[in-house]
Amino acid sequence: MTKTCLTFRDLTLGYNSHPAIHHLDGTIRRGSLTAVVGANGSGKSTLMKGIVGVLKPMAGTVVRAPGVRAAYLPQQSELDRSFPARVVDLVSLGLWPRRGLLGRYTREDRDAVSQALMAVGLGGFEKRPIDTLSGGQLQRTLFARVLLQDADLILLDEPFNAVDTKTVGDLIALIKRWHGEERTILVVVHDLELVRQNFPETLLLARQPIAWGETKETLRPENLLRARRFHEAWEENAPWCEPDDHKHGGHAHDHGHDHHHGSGPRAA
Ligand SMILES: Nc1ncnc2c1ncn2[C@@H]1O[C@H](COP(=O)(O)OP(=O)(O)OP(=O)(O)O)[C@@H](O)[C@H]1O
Repeated sequence: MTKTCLTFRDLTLGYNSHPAIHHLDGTIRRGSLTAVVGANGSGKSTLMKGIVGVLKPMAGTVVRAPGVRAAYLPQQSELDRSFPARVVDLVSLGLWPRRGLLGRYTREDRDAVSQALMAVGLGGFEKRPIDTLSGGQLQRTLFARVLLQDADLILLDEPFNAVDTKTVGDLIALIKRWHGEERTILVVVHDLELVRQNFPETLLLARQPIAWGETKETLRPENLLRARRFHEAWEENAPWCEPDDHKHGGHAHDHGHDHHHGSGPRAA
């Protein structure tokens, strides 16, 4: 079995012909636990969407190893909470890869949902309408759905936003459990202290990879400073820069090596 879960090759992702993240080269190892960090608008959510396939690359590729099944938890702000659903309905969606959307749920499935809810500290919440949940309870519910999906690759976009310390601790414990099961996990995180304490590897983005590898190395002050400079220098409506970039030659990314090249932002 290949040791690589994901491969990025000169990946550019964006919207309406404007790149939001560009020139990502590198690999994500199977069984790795990686934090994705960067300023607001640095391309973290865009990368998650590109990996899961809801956003098609403008250029380059993102390749999943054969047979890798992904579970994706978008930012809470992207969820429509007004949808009239109960906790059990939301969590059961995690079973659809196995049951199909219209499949009937068995007694076993219902037990699995209850167990997943217990595992996230929401035992007995099955019938609660989702619009009555607190932010932390909703996040726990979504983690229960991920649990049921039993995916090889887990993508979590800002799962710790607006949740209290106890919930953060519980969710981190679940992530560590998944890591122990050798699933591959990428998590968008804003709290760098949380990253330092819990994530072995980090990808630092500022519309392009600034540093990527062991967390301690990646989060060195000089990398954080460079990320800030790159981010501030980015021209929001920059055109797609591939032709210009190719004039400047390759941009292979090696894990653990700082990497950048300044064809997108106005200054570096
Ligand atoms: N649907 C969209 N249409 C057009 N532009 C978008 C869209 N989604 C994101 N963008 C732009 O792409 C850039 C990267 O956004 P993205 O959401 O990936 O950043 P982020 O790092 O996840 O930010 P945050 O920390 O604020 O969530 C931003 O300039 C954003 O305005």
